[in-house]
Amino acid sequence: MVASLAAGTSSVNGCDASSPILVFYAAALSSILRDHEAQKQSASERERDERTEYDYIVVGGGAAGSVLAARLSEDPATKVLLLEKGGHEAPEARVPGLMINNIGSAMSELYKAVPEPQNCNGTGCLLNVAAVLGGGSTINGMVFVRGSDVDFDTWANLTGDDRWSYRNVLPYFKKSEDNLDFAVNWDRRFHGHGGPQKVSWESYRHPAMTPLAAALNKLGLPYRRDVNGRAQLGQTIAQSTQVDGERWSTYRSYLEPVVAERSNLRVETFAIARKVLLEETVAGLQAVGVKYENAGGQVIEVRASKEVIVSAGALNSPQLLLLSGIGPSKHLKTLGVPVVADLPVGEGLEDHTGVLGIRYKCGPPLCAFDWETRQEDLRQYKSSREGALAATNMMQLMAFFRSKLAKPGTGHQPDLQLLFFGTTQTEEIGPLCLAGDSWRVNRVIVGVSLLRPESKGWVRLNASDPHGTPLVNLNFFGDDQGHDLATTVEGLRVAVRMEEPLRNTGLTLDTTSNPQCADFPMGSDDFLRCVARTTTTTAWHWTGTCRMGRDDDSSAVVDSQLRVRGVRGLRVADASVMPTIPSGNTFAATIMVAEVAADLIRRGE
Ligand SMILES: Cc1cc2nc3c(=O)[nH]c(=O)nc-3n(C[C@H](O)[C@H](O)[C@H](O)COP(=O)(O)OP(=O)(O)OC[C@H]3O[C@@H](n4cnc5c(N)ncnc54)[C@H](O)[C@@H]3O)c2cc1C
Repeated sequence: MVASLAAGTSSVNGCDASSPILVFYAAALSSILRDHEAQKQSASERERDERTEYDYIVVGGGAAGSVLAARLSEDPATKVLLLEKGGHEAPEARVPGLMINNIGSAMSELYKAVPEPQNCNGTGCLLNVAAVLGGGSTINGMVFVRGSDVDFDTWANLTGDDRWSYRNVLPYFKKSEDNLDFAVNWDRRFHGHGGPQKVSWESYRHPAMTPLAAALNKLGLPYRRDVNGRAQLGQTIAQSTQVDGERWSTYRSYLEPVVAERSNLRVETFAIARKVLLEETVAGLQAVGVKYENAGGQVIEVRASKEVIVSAGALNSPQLLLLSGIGPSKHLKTLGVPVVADLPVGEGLEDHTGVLGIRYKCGPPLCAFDWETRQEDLRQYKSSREGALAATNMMQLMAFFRSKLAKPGTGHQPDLQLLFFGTTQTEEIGPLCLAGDSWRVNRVIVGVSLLRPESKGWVRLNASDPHGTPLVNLNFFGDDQGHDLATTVEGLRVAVRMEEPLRNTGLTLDTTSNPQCADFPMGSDDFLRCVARTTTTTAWHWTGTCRMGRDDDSSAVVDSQLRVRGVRGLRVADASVMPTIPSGNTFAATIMVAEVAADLIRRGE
């Protein structure tokens, strides 16, 4: 949900990444993060070691791909190649308070979804797609929420494979985790300590979080310390994939510590996979390698003696399969791509429909955004990695609850999430261009994320440029019954109801903030529907485009062991295989999927 926020902010200000103030911050922070540059160089050395045949080729070094490359190369006898479209993270990506600046940076690509009248103000949602080692985990909001146990039991039902039940995926969540907060990690039934992925609470709490949390409490959403433990409903301060004020992407957590010392692992950056190489063998169709374009523009073919694993994310994994002739035959034929396997690749896209809903004004002392305060933030972060720059604003605060429309029989699975985003309305603070300095703000947006959407979209090749940005139809609020819009309106109603308990706290409802909806009485159903339709945003939680399922499930692309149906030696392992979207932010579940996949592959299953 954050990128549209950033886009909205900068359009108000006319500020861009070359703003002198942003350049100043970036330079100051880069100088204190020089150690990371040294590590980067040693990683690059590894990249010079070139072969043309490997046991495994992993396409995409994102959240899942970094985990897979690290786990598969643990065996020194196994040769692994990781191909990543982007490069290494920028040093400032590690600074939580600069998270918004990742969006629109060289670490991501901007896609525009197909415009639809019922969402995103009719203009097509903007999607920032990671293109960097660590993928989404390098640029995301770092919120670490696994989802509900009901989600994974549903996966087991849908796939007919109990390995995806909550009971059986929990050990993989724990295996991946290095949970550093004793108040949570003491409970070893739910948490791991010593795994690669660092997780802890941000050290800084934005002052506005205190009245917001009290208001949620008064509205019947009590505090829950650990939403990744026994139960999820309630408000929480979520843990984050950072420690001591620095982000830990999956690349940094899993791969960076080992890449220099493993001669059996090669990480090639700025390498764009164009096609999975397939051959007809006596045993059937077999993936034998990958054709890719390297940083110099050369087209290279590499062979995989065992498997090709596609981990290019839920928008690009389907693109690569489609380019390889694996997909719906009707779609491929219209593009003139020879069909090798007729599968519903790209269908069933799910995301948490986001709405950047109701705004509250936030003045001093809760929200200070003057130049001196910012300078002090910078000094503090440089000296101790603490203070406002050590936090993603107030994004750790959130609430999970069930609406009146929640599906019966789904127990304690939430269908709505409330989130809080700070933003800056700069006409109030003068000509100084402060956009993008997202850790100091004067507005709080109470946003809604629809956790159990009925509407599904799709990803397809763009006929005019199949290798370019794929076509993405999010289909937000596109379900026939209107369930998604009605549920979202329920969430927005809670955001409006917060006005009463927030009175006299320094947070006041900004009645001017949704001018497109000014024809409707503030807070009415018509007003809230209008807010939902005009401030819609992706939550960046794309899943389900290569979903797993039973052998007789015509919507499944991969089986429950993540093997592409009808093609030997080819798996998909990333967020795209999820058969339904988890009821929480999707990164933790993606790591779990990659851990399960690595085990399956290593056991030869
Ligand atoms: C802005 C943003 C904010 C988010 N905030 C949160 C959050 O706070 N908490 C949370 O839980 N989740 C969050 N998410 C979602 C989370 O990051 C994703 O669910 C997760 O990263 C998905 O992992 P993946 O491995 O499927 O894909 P990715 O992490 O996107 O990795 C795919 C990788 O494949 C590479 N690639 C693509 N095509 C090719 C190709 N042809 N050849 C080679 N490489 C290729 C890409 O460069 C990328 O590195 C956010 C995502 C974004 C983008």
